[in-house]
Amino acid sequence: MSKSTVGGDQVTPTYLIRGARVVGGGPTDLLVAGGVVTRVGSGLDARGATVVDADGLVALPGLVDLHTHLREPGREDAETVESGSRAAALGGYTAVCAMANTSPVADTAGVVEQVWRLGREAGLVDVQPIGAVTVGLAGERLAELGAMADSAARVRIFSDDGHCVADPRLMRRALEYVKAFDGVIAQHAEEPRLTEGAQMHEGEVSTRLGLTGWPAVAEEAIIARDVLLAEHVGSRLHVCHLSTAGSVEVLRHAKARGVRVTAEVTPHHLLLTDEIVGGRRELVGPALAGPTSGGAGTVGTGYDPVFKVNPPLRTAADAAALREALIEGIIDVVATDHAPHALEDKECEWAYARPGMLGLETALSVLLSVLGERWDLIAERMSRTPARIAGLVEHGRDPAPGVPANLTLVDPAARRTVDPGEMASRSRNTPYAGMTLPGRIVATFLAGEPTVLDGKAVR
Ligand SMILES: NC(=O)N[C@@H](CC(=O)O)C(=O)O
Ligand SMILES: [Zn+2]
Ligand SMILES: [Zn+2]
Repeated sequence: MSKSTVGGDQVTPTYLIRGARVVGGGPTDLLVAGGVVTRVGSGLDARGATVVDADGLVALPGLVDLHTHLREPGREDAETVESGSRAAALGGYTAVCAMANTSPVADTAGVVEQVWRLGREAGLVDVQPIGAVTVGLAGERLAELGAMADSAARVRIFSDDGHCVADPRLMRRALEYVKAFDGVIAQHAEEPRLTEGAQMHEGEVSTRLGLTGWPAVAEEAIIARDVLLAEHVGSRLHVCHLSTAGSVEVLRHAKARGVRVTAEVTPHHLLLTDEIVGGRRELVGPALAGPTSGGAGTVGTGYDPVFKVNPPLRTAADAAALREALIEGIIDVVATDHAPHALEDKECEWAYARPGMLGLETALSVLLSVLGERWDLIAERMSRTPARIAGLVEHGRDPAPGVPANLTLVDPAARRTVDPGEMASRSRNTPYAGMTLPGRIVATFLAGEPTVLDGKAVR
């Protein structure tokens, strides 16, 4: 990150965060200088420091997203590294892992280095590129995994996300290959033969609406296969956007066997269900404070493509199982799968709309509405564990002297009504438009400097 300069000299700004509640403790002051937390304690001397009043706020380690689509290069009309980074900072994130399904695909050292450099230039979050597993995401030949790992971007996570690495032999070779540098394969688990023409979750609602179903077994079959492959070759597997109760059971079994597998769930799969596709804006999370526009339980017109996503929104029973698994630790992390899409790709007939929804600017609020104020759990699932999986050693650490100052300050008492027009993302496809959600990100610090203050992006 660039530092402000005075008279040509590098000056490191000093901040005193006053009265923040740290996870597992009471209100305290945090002194930040030289990019790190230098002191933690009450009544710290503010001399020379810019004071940030954090009375009533909770200080979390900066959030880390293992699954973000930034769309650059190729679809800069939908999102850029910079706009997505700003959305991330506003959502309390200090690091995001950028998925490889760009155009060109991030399947070479050149492209991952480009994304990494753009992230550094934007300077709003640490952007860690994910490399593709196969050339062009075509599922035929392994991409140059070693060259991406050795590049300036130091890629450790590889994924064909958007597509499943369906060929078991390729999947096995990819898992074997990344062992050399402790890499991990992040699988988009979708057996393609079982989801041809699929439009939404296969179940009662799809039958009622007459839409082709995406069965839970298409996800579960791939996860079952992949945990066995990972066990066989002793490699690390990460499962993207887990969405069914059956997947939780497969994962539980694999973890009991000691397989090196981790899994993520998205905020939308925790909160929303397939009923919303039919127009029932029914929220499955604990009752939200305040009415939701559209009103929980009311019936709208349905078929709103903003709710089209891959994997699809599932049943209330699936969402409940996902929430329990997240609390229990069978699911390791929350990842947004922030998937911006341009208006023309979303405001069209359901069948033609692209799947995917925004997530970065609402994730923490959705988690607060799902879990309540369980700050240690939130820090674990949204910061510490994702940082560990991605190998981002400067992130996911609770504030203590000497720790890099990657922090976010949350106002738990605030309520916000989500307005797509106010988002920093270049796209507008949030599924929470008009809903009132708890919590607000007041400030985010990246390497000791604010990227967000008073709830507004600093740059
Ligand atoms: N989640 C989605 O529905 N879409 C993602 C791809 C993906 O995560 O599979 C996208 O890139 O738009
Ligand atoms: Zn995916
Ligand atoms: Zn994705």
